[in-house]
Amino acid sequence: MKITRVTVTPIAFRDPPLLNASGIHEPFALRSIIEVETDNGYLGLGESYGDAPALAIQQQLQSQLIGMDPFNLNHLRAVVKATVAANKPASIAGAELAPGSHASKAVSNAYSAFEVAFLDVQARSMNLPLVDLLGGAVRDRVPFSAYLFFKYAQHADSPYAPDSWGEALSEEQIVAQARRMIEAYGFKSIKLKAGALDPEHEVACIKALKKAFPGYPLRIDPNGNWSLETSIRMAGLLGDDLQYYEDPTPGLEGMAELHKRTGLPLATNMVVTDFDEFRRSVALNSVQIVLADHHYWGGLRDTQALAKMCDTFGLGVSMHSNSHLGISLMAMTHVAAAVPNLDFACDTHYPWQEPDEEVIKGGKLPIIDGCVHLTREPGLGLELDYDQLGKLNDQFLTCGIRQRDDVRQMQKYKPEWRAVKPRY
Ligand SMILES: O=C([O-])[C@@H](O)[C@@H](O)[C@H](O)[C@@H](O)C(=O)[O-]
Ligand SMILES: [Mg+2]
Repeated sequence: MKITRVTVTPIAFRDPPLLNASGIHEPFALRSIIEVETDNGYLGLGESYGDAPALAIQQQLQSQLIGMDPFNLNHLRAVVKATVAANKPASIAGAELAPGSHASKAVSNAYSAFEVAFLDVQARSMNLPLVDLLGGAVRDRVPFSAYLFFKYAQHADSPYAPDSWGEALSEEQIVAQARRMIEAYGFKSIKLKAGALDPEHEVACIKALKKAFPGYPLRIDPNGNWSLETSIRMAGLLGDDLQYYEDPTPGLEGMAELHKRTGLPLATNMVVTDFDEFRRSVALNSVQIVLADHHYWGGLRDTQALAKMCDTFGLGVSMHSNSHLGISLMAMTHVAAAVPNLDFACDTHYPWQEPDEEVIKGGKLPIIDGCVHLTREPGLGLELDYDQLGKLNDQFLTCGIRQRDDVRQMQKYKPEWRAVKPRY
């Protein structure tokens, strides 16, 4: 089997005005959709970052993968490494919350983008679901968590009609957001994206969620926007309300000190983002749970390697998410189904994406009882809807955004806003 066509299509889809530690989401999120076709007619799919530097590498790789054997992943990795080395990708300002788009992750994120598509082709050629190439499913459905955000009712620049979720700034509005999300998707645990408003208010929202949803595991994620002192003070207020405390304070040392002082289980997708940071984190006992993400950990197989390392060192594993569509969700689902020690429901931004903006046939994937279900369809089990792909590619071409920048977007609401870390 030989690869005869590789196509990388950048897309943009509507994203609500969600608040975070850096600022606020722009009106459109960027992704890339990857197609890898073989001489015997198989088509594999992938989804990755659509920010300019990541996209430039992916587009450079398109022609270099022609003629390659989709089973030869070592060859793929070597070609990706050589291409990245020759291109020296620029760092992305303002993209700290999209860790996969850091220049230092260029090899692992470009490799991952194509590895998923190569594995999809491999599995389709054997008429097997992709998970079977990862050692087989240890579960037939993967649990995800309700992912709540503080948000404004509409974007500053109003490029389209406001989303249906409305404003969420108060305790009552956050509880209402959780209720709607849980009713629609059946989630069994709740994560609150924090680091955006006053920490005491964010903790009060956790208390309100605890009261409204007794027994639901709760997490708060300030994305490193709280100082060590603030994180310790908030830990005191939170008591044992949390399942885990996600990235409250910056740095491996800061997280280690926080764990020493509070004993709370700490999770991260910010201080452990590659195997070198993993090693240093183990030495310092910085975190107890690692949130994997195949997009920047180097694909599905390396995510399994990470999970194995977590098992070896007694750490918990779950998964991180940025704004994404169904191909990424299905890739996450296949790998999560093949990780025996997946200890917690994974994150997903998927409910925040609009129902008319999916690139796969059949529209948005269902989340039932909080889970994405695997099927026995070959590969990822997905087909592209080319009309939708064209529509979202047109949107990419006209939206004017080429690199995520939540700081710049917040300056449209608050001109004095600056990137400061930690802010509280
Ligand atoms: O999209 C956001 O605002 C999130 O803050 C995202 O960028 C983070 O990477 C992520 O969701 C997280 O768990 O830190
Ligand atoms: Mg996080």
